[in-house]
Amino acid sequence: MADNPTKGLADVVAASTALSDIDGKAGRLSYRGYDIHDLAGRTSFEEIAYLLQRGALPNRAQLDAYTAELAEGRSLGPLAEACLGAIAERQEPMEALRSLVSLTGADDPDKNSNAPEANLRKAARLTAQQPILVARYHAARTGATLPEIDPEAGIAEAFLHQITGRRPSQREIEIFDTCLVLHADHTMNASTFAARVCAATLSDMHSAIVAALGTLKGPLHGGANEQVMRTLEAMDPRGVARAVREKLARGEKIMGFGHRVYKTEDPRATHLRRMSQELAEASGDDTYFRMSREMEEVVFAEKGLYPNVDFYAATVYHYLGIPTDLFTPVFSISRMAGWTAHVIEQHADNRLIRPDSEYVGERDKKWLPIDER
Ligand SMILES: CC(=O)SCCNC(=O)CCNC(=O)[C@H](O)C(C)(C)COP(=O)(O)OP(=O)(O)OC[C@H]1O[C@@H](n2cnc3c(N)ncnc32)[C@H](O)[C@@H]1OP(=O)(O)O
Ligand SMILES: O=C([O-])CC(=O)C(=O)O
Repeated sequence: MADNPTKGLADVVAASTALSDIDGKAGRLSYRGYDIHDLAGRTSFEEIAYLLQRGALPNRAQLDAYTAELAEGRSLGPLAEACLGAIAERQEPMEALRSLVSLTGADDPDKNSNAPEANLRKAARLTAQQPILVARYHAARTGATLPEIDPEAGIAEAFLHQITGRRPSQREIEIFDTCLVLHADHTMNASTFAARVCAATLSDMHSAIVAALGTLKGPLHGGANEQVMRTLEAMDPRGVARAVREKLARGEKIMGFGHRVYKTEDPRATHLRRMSQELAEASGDDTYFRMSREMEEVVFAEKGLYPNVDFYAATVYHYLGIPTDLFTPVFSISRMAGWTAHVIEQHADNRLIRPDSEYVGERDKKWLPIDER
């Protein structure tokens, strides 16, 4: 039977959005009309979260007020606090985040409201809490004591400090902040779509984010960044080309390559490649960067595929000292800005999302009583 031409909803317009736009042929991405190349390295993640959730880039006073709101919104609430230790013992990072975000919802002061003002406050709290959840989870499973957050530190600096236990350099903070900016929103990607489907039933923001987290986890989506690092770690640095060709010959996918929308280089990968190279050179051991370059050349020569956002993000996070199994959680810290903005947008102009399906099963079967089957 021929595949349904819309299998995987390829090219189907499932929502209208003013948040981000992609030109897949030209390799362009913009957030609310700003080209990603103009934003990356120039705007902080907090400014981008504000832009997505509140509609415009903030001026200084607006950013100060938003930053204060984020600082106030960091506390997790008694239920998440009570369960954190047990969750860290029993659940993998993305599963733990799914549980913990659900639990923070129980103590959210706006939990019973989808009103626009309540959604804005919840969006800020979820954005502030996500890096704390990742850091607290990591500390709980390793037994580490988290350093106090410097009140002047932004999300990028505070997170790197808490995860690595050392004060990051100014350049490391800038690079990680740029990573957060680059991952913040991406039109109707699978996790954002999941969030919007949930929100469109008029369910609440925390439920939509739990749906998004479960969807980001998979290796065909956000989970690919962890798999890229695992692939690099498992390869002999002198046998990269052969290993890639063997994988392809076995019909395996190479994680971090290919994209549903980009038919050319993902503009985010351009920045991430550059930052990976810079960190690799500064580290004194650029093996993983050189291996990545070789993988890129072989995959392009064999399949004509370009790296996606997850490919060079992996080595950037590695060189920044982030544990490999926290790469996808780091993606969620950034994408929280986009997911919450999409929930706000969905609730503001809602219609239930309910596509059709093509029935391919049997018809007109005769029912038999159980003992005759
Ligand atoms: C943040 C993000 O979500 S970015 C994406 C992260 N995911 C990955 O990196 C996982 C690897 N990549 C992939 O699996 C895919 O490229 C996806 C999921 C990103 C896009 O999927 P789709 O648009 O459905 O493309 P699909 O999987 O149908 O691939 C089309 C063809 O290219 C091949 N292909 C696509 N990606 C890859 C890859 N990474 N390695 C090898 N072959 C690939 C497929 O095997 C298929 O070949 P065929 O037509 O001979 O069967
Ligand atoms: O858009 C997609 O399908 C996947 C992606 O790159 C993202 O979510 O950032």
